[in-house]
Amino acid sequence: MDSADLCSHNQNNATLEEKGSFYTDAANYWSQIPPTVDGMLGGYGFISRADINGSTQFLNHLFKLKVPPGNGRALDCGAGIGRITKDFLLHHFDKVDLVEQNPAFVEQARVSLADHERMGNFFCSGLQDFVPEPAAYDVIWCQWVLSHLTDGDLIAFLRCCTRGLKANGVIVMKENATSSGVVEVDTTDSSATRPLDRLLQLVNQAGLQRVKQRRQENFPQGLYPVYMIATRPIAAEGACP
Ligand SMILES: C[S@@+](CC[C@H](N)C(=O)[O-])C[C@H]1O[C@@H](n2cnc3c(N)ncnc32)[C@H](O)[C@@H]1O
Repeated sequence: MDSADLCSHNQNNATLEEKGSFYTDAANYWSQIPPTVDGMLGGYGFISRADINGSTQFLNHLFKLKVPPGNGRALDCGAGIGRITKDFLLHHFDKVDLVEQNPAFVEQARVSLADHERMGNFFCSGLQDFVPEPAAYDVIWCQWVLSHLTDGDLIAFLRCCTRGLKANGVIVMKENATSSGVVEVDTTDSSATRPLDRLLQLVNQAGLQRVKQRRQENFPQGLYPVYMIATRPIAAEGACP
């Protein structure tokens, strides 16, 4: 499904032009944003602590699963300046890689994470073009970025992530969800926020199943509800180009 299909769910019946413009518009938007925590969080930098606390609680639940993921290596997807890597993932994993499409954010992440021995690779790539190293990761963490992928590219990316998991690994999505029941398009940053059931449908189409879900607490009113969803492959197979 391409971005035009994805956007046909839009409340306002607006359509994005073509898939190419969906990604270049987002890249252009993010290229104007300062490489700061406030920039990453749309002016809501003050929620970062509550966000990290919620993620920490969620990860601790995952480590208590009957079959928990390991704590060897994690991948931070759509990492921005490395806020999550620095304040969260590096506290729990032996090695962390990150992937981010904006070169200026990757550069800022390199600078701010320069002293961290456990920091691994800094990949500069759109997730729609990125293929994680096979069987490499215990946890693949995707936060506030999947609304920038078309449905088709999201499914393909999740399939590639499945191949990137070690045994017992999990893919975690921490994303906004609409309350309206429909996809809501933001033409300013070229994103499309999905309702939770739509995201879960796509997860399922990617061959994944939900193993744990929590709603983020202690965020200010007026923001989209935010859900943390941990998923695992239903079966070992998954086509990845
Ligand atoms: C809202 S910020 C979140 C950054 C980080 N996940 C955090 O929570 O601090 C969204 C990030 O996604 C990146 N992004 C947007 N489209 C992307 C794409 N197609 N592939 C990879 N990253 C993308 C942006 O450059 C930006 O750094």
